Amino acid sequence: MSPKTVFVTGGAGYIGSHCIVELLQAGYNVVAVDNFTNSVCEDGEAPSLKRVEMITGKPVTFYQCDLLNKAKLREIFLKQHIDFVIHFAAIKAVGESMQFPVMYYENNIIGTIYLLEAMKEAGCYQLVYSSSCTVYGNPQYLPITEDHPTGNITNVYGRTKYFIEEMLKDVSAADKEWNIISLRYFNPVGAHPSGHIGEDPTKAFTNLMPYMAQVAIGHKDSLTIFGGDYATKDGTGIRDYIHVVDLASGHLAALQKLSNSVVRYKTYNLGTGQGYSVLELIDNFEKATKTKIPYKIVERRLGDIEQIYADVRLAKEELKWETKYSMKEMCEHFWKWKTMNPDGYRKSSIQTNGSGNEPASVNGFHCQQQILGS
Ligand SMILES: O=c1ccn([C@@H]2O[C@H](COP(=O)(O)OP(=O)(O)O[C@H]3O[C@H](CO)[C@H](O)[C@H](O)[C@H]3O)[C@@H](O)[C@H]2O)c(=O)[nH]1
Repeated sequence: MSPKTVFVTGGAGYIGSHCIVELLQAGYNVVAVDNFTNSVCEDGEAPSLKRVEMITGKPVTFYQCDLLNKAKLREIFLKQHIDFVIHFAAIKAVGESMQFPVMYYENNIIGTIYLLEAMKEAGCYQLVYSSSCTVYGNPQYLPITEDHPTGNITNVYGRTKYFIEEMLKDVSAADKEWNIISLRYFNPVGAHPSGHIGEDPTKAFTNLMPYMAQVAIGHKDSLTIFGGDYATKDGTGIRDYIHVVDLASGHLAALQKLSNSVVRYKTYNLGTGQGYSVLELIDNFEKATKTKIPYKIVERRLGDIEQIYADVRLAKEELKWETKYSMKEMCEHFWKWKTMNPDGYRKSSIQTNGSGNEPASVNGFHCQQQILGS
């Protein structure tokens, strides 16, 4: 059987690039698009994807394309034979979404609509959507199951995820050709164990682990903990942190499920099922990386929930998927990426780690950046 082709939106980003490694290693062909809104672009190419090619020894077909560019998207679908789509592309900063709601609704929702149209036109109906536990709002019970009520959300970014889930449900109800899985991510952290790819947003670092690593490496003086008075074991917020490679493997499990069965529309939590407080994360990070993270506790951050962690039984049972990386590995791998690449993907930042497994040939690899119409 010839290998299946997966179209990955937001492929140059943090989760997208890790997912592409897993896809290539599992034998899929990958066609990726990204508009570089929140990922590094060098000379029109994606350094993250060059590293993906280096890790896997396999090529990625890449287009710089915004999902709002309906004509280009359509052209790609007509040119490539796509079997599955994994849709990561979205803007995701909670604070920014409150300031620029129209930009968030346009980018996330209209972009998804154009994607669905291009898919339908090309006769591709198999979709894995990158959703978030944010759709649950403030949990009514824990651990949270997929049938927990959704929609009671306090920020615009979260509402875009929720509205898209609702839209996908409607689309699949209206036309039985569609086979769609929404994966609700908890808090992705860590990096590829090789240290060659990791998180390198072009927008400000606001998530906990990247910020902590900035402090550990000396780019920031101290960490600010938002709230020490929550009704949790130590007063700080609790989240379900999941290794990004485990998250990526969840997408392969979802593709498998789509290939083997008529799903129509289904949602799954992707987390570990275990909650860690901010102080526990700091403690684990310090131990795993032998660093010190000075911190100060301030007021709660507007819009933050107290605690959330997943019930992951459904994904285990139906997707046959389990996490395999520990909290220690999440911290170690993130730190390896950070110390090997203190300035992320920028060329000047490439460091060696003395392991003999350095990304020395990174700049020798070229994603097949596709120019349409040529
Ligand atoms: O500098 C920081 C950053 C975070 N935190 C705390 O660390 C925890 C995790 O915060 P993150 O910003 O890393 O992640 P969130 O849980 O706020 O947000 C994540 O989960 C959300 C769903 O709950 C959305 O999906 C969002 O996009 C995703 O980043 C929270 O208790 C937060 O208050 C700090 O104390 N200091």
